[in-house]
Amino acid sequence: MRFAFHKMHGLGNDFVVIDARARGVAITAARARAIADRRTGIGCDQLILLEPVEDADLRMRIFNADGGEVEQCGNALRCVAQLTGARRMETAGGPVEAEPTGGGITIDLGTPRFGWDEIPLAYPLDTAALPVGWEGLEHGTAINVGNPHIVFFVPALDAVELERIGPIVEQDPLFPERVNVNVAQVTGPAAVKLRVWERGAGLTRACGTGACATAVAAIRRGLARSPVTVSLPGGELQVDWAPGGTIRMTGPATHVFAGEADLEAFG
Ligand SMILES: N[C@@H](CCC[C@H](N)C(=O)O)C(=O)O
Repeated sequence: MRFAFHKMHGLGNDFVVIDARARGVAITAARARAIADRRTGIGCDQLILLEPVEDADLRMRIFNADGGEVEQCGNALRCVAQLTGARRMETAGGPVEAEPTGGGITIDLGTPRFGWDEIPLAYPLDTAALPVGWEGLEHGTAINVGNPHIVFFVPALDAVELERIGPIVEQDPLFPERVNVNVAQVTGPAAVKLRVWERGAGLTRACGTGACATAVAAIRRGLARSPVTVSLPGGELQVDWAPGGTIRMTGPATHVFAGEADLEAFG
């Protein structure tokens, strides 16, 4: 069976988007991994599968490059909203609203959930901040914005060996479902620099949900005021949030090319 796809990216966080609303495309973990492979597949950080749903314009399913299906992806939401014109999307992480704005596409991710109860843990922790650390990454903030994140604020972001420490935190037995690891430096009253080791994808040029979790953590801890400009290796995102409210993230969405491929080529 042949399937059509779109290659898109949000600040270099890249996606293969398959619109399966009219005709189903069977994606397994093994197939997602094969399609995402940058040498033998099409290549992407996440495979995005669009399916029909009753109460929204579409359902967006997200597969990390390692094949794991996860709940939320901020950059892909902007790409899909731009590609399809969808304004209300359903994900495993909850419903999302989207609208085109001056800065690209704005998505509303709903309200963040704070604390270690909101992240799948191997054993319960009842403290506000994580009582353990990993090689200088300490006092992490746990935030769920549809998917699970840990945010560490550090004085010098470039000094952190995220490629080495990221997988250690992501795969710590404390996190049975693993976790996205955000390391951030506050660079101004409303500015944060961020690098993300993504669960199931590794270092990416940008992570939309990571930017949201980090901005919210910074605002909540009084380290920055809203709207926060989050600078990632791939560019900037704006995140707007006030305590008790929903998170609004604005940034670009880029269509690179469209193509077709044989599903059987991927297992
Ligand atoms: N790139 C994404 C997040 C993708 C999912 C994440 N790796 C997870 O496992 O939760 C974004 O832009 O938010």
